[in-house]
Amino acid sequence: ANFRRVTCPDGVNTATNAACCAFFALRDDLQTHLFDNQCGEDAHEVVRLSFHDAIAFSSSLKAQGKPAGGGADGSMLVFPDVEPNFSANNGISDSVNALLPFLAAHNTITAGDLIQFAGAVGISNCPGAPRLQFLAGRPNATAPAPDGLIPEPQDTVTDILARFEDGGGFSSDEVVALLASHSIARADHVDPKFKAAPFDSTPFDFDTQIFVEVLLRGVGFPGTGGNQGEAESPLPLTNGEDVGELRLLSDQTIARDSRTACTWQGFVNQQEKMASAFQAAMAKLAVVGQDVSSLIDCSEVVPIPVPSSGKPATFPATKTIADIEQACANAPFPSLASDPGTIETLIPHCPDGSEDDCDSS
Ligand code: HEM
Ligand SMILES: [Ca+2]
Ligand SMILES: [Mn+2]
Repeated sequence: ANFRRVTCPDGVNTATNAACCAFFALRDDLQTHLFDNQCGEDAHEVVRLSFHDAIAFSSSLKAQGKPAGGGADGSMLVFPDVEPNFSANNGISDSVNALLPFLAAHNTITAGDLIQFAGAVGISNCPGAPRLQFLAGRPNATAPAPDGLIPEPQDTVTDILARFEDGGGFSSDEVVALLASHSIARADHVDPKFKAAPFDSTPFDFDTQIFVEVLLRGVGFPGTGGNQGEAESPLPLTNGEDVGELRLLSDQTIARDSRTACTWQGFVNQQEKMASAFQAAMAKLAVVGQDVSSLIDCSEVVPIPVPSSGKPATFPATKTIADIEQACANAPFPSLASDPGTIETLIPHCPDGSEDDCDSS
């Protein structure tokens, strides 16, 4: 092994491989000019983009010699007028348009590398997130992916698990681990009347609240019912920009299905277990469709994530174990405290806890 580090052309950074050098400037540019060093809207949307670019690959279509998508190949950025217009990608053009100037400014970096690297940098701003692996060297996409490869919240659990298996050989446990991403997520398009409807009460923390709150009995919608792919949530209270919790139908069904319920419950209040399972599944997702043997490990350029607050998982104010819809047949729901208060708490719209007009969609 060669342990010598190369000095990068920037004269400041050193790297294990010269191929990693270009990512230092990209990292700093993204942190300063896109993410603002925060786990805010732009970080969330780029993490979603890293999923939608990567999962758009089908081993079964490939075996039939049909267009199969290239996985984590940057096709979203190379063909920005194709995949982003598929209905399952509704809203993804925000992150595509946010990243295109970085692709132009850092033109030695490929589109596929940019998307996966930006996801890893963005999520590092979320307290409690793991440091994601980043491998560099994805060739540029040569064709857009076909439509129909992105899972949708109205899909059955059987169809969702099959799509992940066909997309990247993901197990049902890995699918549940990947859904930890919904701990830092808000929907802009599920209820057309709301922007940034959060999936858990802590959308700026990568914590296990999503695994608690999706198991609480739904009591209402932040807006009105009847939206495709939405289920009733336990915390629908909305006040202006502070939109109530929105539950995806797929999160609800996966949390309760016998194939996935115990893995789901097993992440409740298990921050380290959840973060390391997510880290491992994301390493797999980031190279779907790619030849891993030709990629170079540049994980050292990914920032060390902001540490978790250390706050244990809780039942939100007004909720207790009595509100849990127990679905795992072989283990009791963990014992958690309830947050104090006799009224339902609003979920803040901005990472700093304010209701001010931070970038919201
Ligand atoms: C069962 C599979 C999944 C389904 C059906 C699903 C569906 C959705 C939907 C409908 C939204 C809301 C989009 C909007 O209206 O703005 C969303 C948001 C999001 N998803 Fe997923 N998702 C799945 C898996 C994943 C995975 C595997 C990841 C990443 C590893 C991910 C990351 C995100 C993020 C970060 C957001 C929030 C984006 C934002 O705040 O703007 N999702 N997802
Ligand atoms: Ca959260
Ligand atoms: Mn959004």
